[in-house]
Amino acid sequence: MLLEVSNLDVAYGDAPALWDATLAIGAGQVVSVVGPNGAGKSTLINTIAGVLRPLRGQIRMEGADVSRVPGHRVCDHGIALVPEGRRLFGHMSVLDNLELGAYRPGARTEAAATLRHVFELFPILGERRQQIAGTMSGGQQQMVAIGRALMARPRLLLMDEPSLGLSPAVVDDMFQIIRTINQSGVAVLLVEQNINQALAVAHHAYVIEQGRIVTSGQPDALLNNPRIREAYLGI
Ligand SMILES: Nc1ncnc2c1ncn2[C@@H]1O[C@H](COP(=O)(O)OP(=O)(O)OP(=O)(O)O)[C@@H](O)[C@H]1O
Repeated sequence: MLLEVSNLDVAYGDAPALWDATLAIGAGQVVSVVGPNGAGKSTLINTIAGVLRPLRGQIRMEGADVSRVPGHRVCDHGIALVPEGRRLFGHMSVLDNLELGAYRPGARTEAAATLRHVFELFPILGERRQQIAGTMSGGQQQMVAIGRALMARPRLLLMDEPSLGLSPAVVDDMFQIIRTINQSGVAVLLVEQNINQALAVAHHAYVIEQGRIVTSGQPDALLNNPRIREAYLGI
């Protein structure tokens, strides 16, 4: 397994947000975690990214325990985060934002080649490399956020609701981009409220409700599960 999360408990002060979360991602897989607003999806992804510390449990990346590694060091283990809401430096250029993603020494030496790869993936970013990031459309800003994470040359990309706030056509493009990134050999952990698209792109999926992983399985099986259909698809 590439990433193994076991028995993770996370709280904000006295308020528990995640209980006993266990999940795994194989190398090169897309794994989706779906669930409603406030279920704990961001908490899970931010804990894996080292932004939050778990109270209990373990996170292993390629066998190494990264459960308590701080956020700025987690990328040394091949993990990069595309945060919810993108968190770009809006007053800086596209290029400056992308280059910030390559601060890790291992990534810096290969930054020029990685930048070419990002511009192949997102030609619009190459054309607009000097544009101030905050003046771009929502979809383009999401591309900058993904490109910045890819500049760290991750083996696992964590994506927190990449479709949030985007129009349906742009959401389709975003999921196509996720497929392309995955085909280039990068595993993806995706947390999403957009269950249809998140399951369509995934090799394996987990459903999270009120801080607990309640079920998991092959995306097709989840889509055919009557309870999931009723709760999430309204059918
Ligand atoms: N900084 C925080 N301080 C206190 N409680 C928080 C904080 N962030 C999240 N929570 C709470 O933790 C729980 C899980 O939130 P989380 O953001 O992980 O859910 P989510 O599934 O990602 O939802 P969303 O789609 O709204 O981001 C919620 O009850 C939320 O109110």
